[in-house]
Amino acid sequence: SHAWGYGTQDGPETWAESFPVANGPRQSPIDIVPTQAQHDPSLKHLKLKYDPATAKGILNNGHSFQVDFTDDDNSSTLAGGPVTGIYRLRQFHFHWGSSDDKGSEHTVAGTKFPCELHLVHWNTKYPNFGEAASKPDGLAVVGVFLKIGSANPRLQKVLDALDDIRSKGRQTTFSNFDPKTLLPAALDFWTYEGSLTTPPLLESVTWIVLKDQVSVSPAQMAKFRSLLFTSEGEAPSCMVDNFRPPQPLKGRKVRASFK
Ligand SMILES: NS(=O)(=O)c1ccc(C(=O)NCc2cc(F)ccc2F)cc1
Ligand SMILES: [Zn+2]
Repeated sequence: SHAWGYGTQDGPETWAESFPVANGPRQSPIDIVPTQAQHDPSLKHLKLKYDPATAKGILNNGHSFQVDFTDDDNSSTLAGGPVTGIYRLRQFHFHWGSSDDKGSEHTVAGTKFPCELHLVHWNTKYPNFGEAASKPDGLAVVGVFLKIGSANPRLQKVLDALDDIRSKGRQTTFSNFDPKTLLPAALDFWTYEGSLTTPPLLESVTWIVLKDQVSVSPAQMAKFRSLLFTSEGEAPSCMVDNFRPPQPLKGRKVRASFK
């Protein structure tokens, strides 16, 4: 079975055994080097339209936790930026560290952030997420860095729900939430062609990584770290360090939407 994780026996260094695309030409995450990113004036501004009513539930999937959205119509979408057409929001989730000096997947000139938010969208030219996930232009993920600072009130509703989904497989309803509230004021971004950062590591993601960060407090980070990778009844293992390290650029260009 494709049991993968973030430990020594099943972590990122082992994934290529079951998922050879792990050594492919457009793997994610990457280290973003701002001085080497090319400003592309043809990039449009990001158009994010999220309807809070599409928020459905929150789930501990054993690798992270995700907030799922109903994606059977164009109520919550991404357009503009580097993409053509309309992409539907499916879920958002996070990656974080066991301490504040690591946790993000993308890095900026080698700098790691304690946490990174991913908002996952799929191209509506395909019939559903699963189909889109196997196409080179199938997915668009917006990445947002969180940095240690004052408590972020916009995170609180999400963090308060974590008590109900402590173990792998636990889920609960999560309604009336606008993920736009989690984003920084400015939507300046870097963009490049990449992949899912977890198995199956499919090379179908247009990455849109925001330049500006949002804050998270140490106490709020402790809430993330209170989750478990393990199911109820198993020996508990704290859900921390659920990030893949940066992968080789292999000649890819990173473009910037800003000067
Ligand atoms: N960290 S990330 O933003 O890059 C990321 C986003 C989504 C997924 C995902 O949906 N996995 C399950 C999954 C993948 C498929 F390719 C098809 C179905 C499916 F459920 C994995 C990683
Ligand atoms: Zn992710």
